[in-house]
Amino acid sequence: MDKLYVIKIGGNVIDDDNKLSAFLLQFAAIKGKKILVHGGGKLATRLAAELNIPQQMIDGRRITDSETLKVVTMVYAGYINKNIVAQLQAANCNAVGVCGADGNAILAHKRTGAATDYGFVGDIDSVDASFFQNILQQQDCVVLAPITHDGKGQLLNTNADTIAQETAKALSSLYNVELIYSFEKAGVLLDANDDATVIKEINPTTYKQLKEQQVIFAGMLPKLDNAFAALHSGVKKVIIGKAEVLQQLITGESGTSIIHD
Ligand SMILES: Nc1ncnc2c1ncn2[C@@H]1O[C@H](COP(=O)(O)OP(=O)(O)O)[C@@H](O)[C@H]1O
Ligand SMILES: CC(=O)N[C@@H](CCC(=O)OP(=O)(O)O)C(=O)O
Repeated sequence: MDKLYVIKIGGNVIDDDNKLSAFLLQFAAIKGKKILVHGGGKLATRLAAELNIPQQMIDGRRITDSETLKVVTMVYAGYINKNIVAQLQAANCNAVGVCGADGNAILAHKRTGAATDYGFVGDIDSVDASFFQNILQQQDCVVLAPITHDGKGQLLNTNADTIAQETAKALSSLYNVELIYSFEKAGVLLDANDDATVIKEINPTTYKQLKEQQVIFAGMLPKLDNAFAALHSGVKKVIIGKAEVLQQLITGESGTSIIHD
């Protein structure tokens, strides 16, 4: 089986033009097949504020009313996706930008039954692995925005870490998949504010302990839940680390490895 990198880029990196450009140059240089998953929550929040559309996040998920859905679709599947594609083209990486509605790539359903009404937030039902395989046979890479659809004409907003996990999982029947969560910190840290405290490896047992000690909190909790879900469903390698040193995450010199017990 060929190797496939599924790489998620964090919101704080996307929001910094210089960091994004530096990251994309490293990403473009990776040999072989690759999928870049992005969000862009920070820009969506800023634009919504300028448009006087109040925003609310609960457990890291954006409450997505119909006006917010328009904003996130324009920001993620529009500007951010196409800006990344254009920069990759400039770096000689022939990328194709899509969201989950394109080619029926990712089917989801509107989240129901939760105590909170999340609005137009999509929980994923299926990822069409052959859609991605077909593109990757022709092009170097796919850039994937976190907008899905329900097959009945409704767009839905889905967390980008979850999109990366589900896409990595679906493609692991066709490729040896390595999933990398890259963001602004050096990995999962013992002190969330100190890049010198990277935890080299986390397994389900140490994860539970670190959670209890509140060493891991906020956005890192769903990221690690996604990381373990991927590892337990066929993804070969899962790494969390700093976007600025993407090359070192690939070689294993940097970042946190997510491993089995
Ligand atoms: N132990 C930890 N190590 C690193 N980051 C942590 C830790 N615990 C909590 N965090 C927080 O998790 C955040 C990353 O989650 P999130 O903001 O959702 O990621 P992304 O940038 O990919 O969207 C970090 O910015 C940090 O504030
Ligand atoms: C449902 C939901 O919360 N969707 C996310 C999608 C973007 C995302 O995940 O972006 P980051 O990776 O930058 O956080 C949101 O709108 O914020």
